Amino acid sequence: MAPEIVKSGVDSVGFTKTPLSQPSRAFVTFLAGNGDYVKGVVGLIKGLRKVKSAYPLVVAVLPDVPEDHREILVSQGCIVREIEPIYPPQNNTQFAHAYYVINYSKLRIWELVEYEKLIYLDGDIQVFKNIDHLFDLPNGYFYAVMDCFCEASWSKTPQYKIGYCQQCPEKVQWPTAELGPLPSLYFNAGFFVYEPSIPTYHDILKKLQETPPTSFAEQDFLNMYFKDKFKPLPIDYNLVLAFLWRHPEKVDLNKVRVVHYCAAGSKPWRFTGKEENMEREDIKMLVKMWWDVYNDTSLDYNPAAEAASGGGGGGGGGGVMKPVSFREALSKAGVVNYVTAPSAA
Ligand SMILES: O=c1ccn([C@@H]2O[C@H](COP(=O)(O)OP(=O)(O)O)[C@@H](O)[C@H]2O)c(=O)[nH]1
Ligand SMILES: OC[C@H]1O[C@H](O[C@@H]2[C@@H](O)[C@H](O)[C@@H](O)[C@H](O)[C@@H]2O)[C@H](O)[C@@H](O)[C@H]1O
Ligand SMILES: [Mn+2]
Repeated sequence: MAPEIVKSGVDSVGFTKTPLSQPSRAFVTFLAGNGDYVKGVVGLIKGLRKVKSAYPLVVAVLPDVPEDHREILVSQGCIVREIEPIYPPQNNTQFAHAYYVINYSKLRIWELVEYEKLIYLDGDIQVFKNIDHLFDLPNGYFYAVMDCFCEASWSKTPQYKIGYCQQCPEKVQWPTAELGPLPSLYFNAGFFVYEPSIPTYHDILKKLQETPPTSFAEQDFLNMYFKDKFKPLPIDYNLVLAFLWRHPEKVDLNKVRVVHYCAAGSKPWRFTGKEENMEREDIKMLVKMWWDVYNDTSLDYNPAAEAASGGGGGGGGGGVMKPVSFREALSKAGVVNYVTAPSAA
């Protein structure tokens, strides 16, 4: 059965400034190493500011992130929090990319309980339309966007070997006799809406040590862990770039809110245009859009301006805003067929 996806046609969520205190909410990303991903995070905070998000950006940094990179992030209004690395149990797994082993450290974000609700975004993501309304989705679920299995990075997986992708399940019949039951819906772990919790955090750490690592590292683990709570969001909330050539019929770039630069060669800050598909006009346009935000000095953090405007605007915001709730916003937008996706059993 095709997954019922949480419908959203909201172009912008009405805001009314009220003196009421708001549940503490924030965006959070993850930064490791002394390389160039820090540029991704600077682009992200400036993008959130450009779409006038009302919530700050927390950056969970590993100890190997140098002081000068941390200072850049603070100067851009980020909240920098150091986390300790997390390593999976020892075994000779071949990850799809060797560096994926550091991505398990992302799991520390379940410890950020000073916030009631968080949206996690990879550092190679850009937000081009406001997504604050996602914070109003019903609690108790794990919201993310379904991934695609068609890229070569999946070549070690059974689904890739038989040409199966959950985005087009009718294309190849899943061979239950040979491979067992159809796999549960699978999300991309570069973007998700979640609620931090210490009991969940401790249970994640415990279960992680009992789970043999697999190709997609913490993404595979999170899919296993949240299998029964995962509710799919439209791909507008996390456009994995490979969809442009793997599932173009599912992409309407006018509606896309969040772009995930995860295709090989697509990281804007190191873009050469030489890798496969990087010569595409839509890719070059999306990379230019990322650079336009990154280079826009009017989007640099300006504490005085933020204080004068009552906060908001991402990164150091935290202004007192009462967003219209997601359901209200949907009905305001005339989206009547709002259905909650069935839990991905
Ligand atoms: O050297 C690195 C590699 C990864 N990351 C962080 O880990 C996330 C996941 O890695 P990546 O986005 O490269 O994976 P992909 O989505 O491309 O598979 C990145 O977005 C960054 O937030 C990082 O900070 N430094
Ligand atoms: O550590 C595993 C990573 O797995 C995911 O990336 C994949 C996935 O998107 C595949 O579908 C693509 O084919 C591939 O290129 C891309 O790297 C997450 O984006 C990332 O945050 C992280 O969890
Ligand atoms: Mn990514």
